[in-house]
Amino acid sequence: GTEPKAPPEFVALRDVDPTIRQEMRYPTRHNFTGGRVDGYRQPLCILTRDAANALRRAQRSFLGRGYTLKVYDCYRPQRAVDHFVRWAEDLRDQRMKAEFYPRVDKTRLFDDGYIAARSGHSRGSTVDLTLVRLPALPTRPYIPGEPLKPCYAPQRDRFPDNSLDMGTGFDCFDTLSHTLDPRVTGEQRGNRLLLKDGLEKAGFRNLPEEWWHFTYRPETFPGTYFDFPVSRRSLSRSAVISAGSGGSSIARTP
Ligand SMILES: C[C@@H](N)C(=O)N[C@H](C)C(=O)O
Ligand SMILES: [Zn+2]
Repeated sequence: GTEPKAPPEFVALRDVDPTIRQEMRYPTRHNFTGGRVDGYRQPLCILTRDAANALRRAQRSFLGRGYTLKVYDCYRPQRAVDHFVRWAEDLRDQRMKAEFYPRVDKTRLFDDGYIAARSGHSRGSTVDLTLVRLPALPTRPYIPGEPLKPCYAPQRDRFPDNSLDMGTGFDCFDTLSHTLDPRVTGEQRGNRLLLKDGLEKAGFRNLPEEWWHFTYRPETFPGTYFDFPVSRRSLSRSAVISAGSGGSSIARTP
C-alpha cells in the first residue's frame, strides 16, 4: 500500500521485552473517546529501540522486586492525535465523561495539558504505563455501554484494573492525576513514586499532569511527528527479525 512505514529505529516492544504486559487502550472502545482510535490497526506497542531498551532495563529491576510494567499506549500516529482533536471539538459527544473526565469541561482537555495536539507519543519515545504486582490478577474486558464509574473513585469502585493503586485510573483527566498532587498520599503516592523513580533511573521523564506518561531522553526523533499506522506491517522486516533473534544479523530490507 501507500501507507507510510516506520524507519528502522522503531521496534515492537514485545520483541525487545516480552515480559512487559500490554493493555493497549486506543485500539479498543475502553478509552476517553469511547471508540476505536484512527491508526491503531493492531493492539501493538511500538517504540523507538532506545526507549524499548530503556523500558527493558526498568522492567528487570521491577521484576526483581515482584512487579511488572504494563503499557497502555506507546507510539501514537499523528492521525490518532487528529482524531482526538476532532473528538474534542464535538461537544455533543460526552459518552465517556462519567469515567474519564467527570470534573473537567471537555473544552479544557487540551488547555489543561491532558491531551496534546502535537504529542510526544508521535515521536516514538513516549509511553503511558503502570505497575502490576506479580502474579498478575486477571482483568475483565470493558463492555461498551456498561455503567461508568469515575476514574478517581476508590480503586474497588472504579473500572477494575490489576494495576497497583495509583489513586486514579489511566487517562483520568483530573487534577488528582497530577503525579505529585498533595491529596494523593500513603500507599497511592508511594506507588506513583515507585513507578517514577524506577523509570527515571532508566532515563525517562514524567509529565507532571499525568502519573502514567513518560518520555525517554535523549529522544531518537526529537522533532519528527510520525504517521505510520500501528501495525506489524509498518515495521521494517529487519526490525522484526533482528529484535527477535537478539540482535543477530539479517540484512535490512527497506
Ligand atoms: C491522552 C493521554 N494519554 C496523553 O498521552 N496525554 C499527553 C499530554 C499527550 O497527548 O501527549
Ligand atoms: Zn501519554
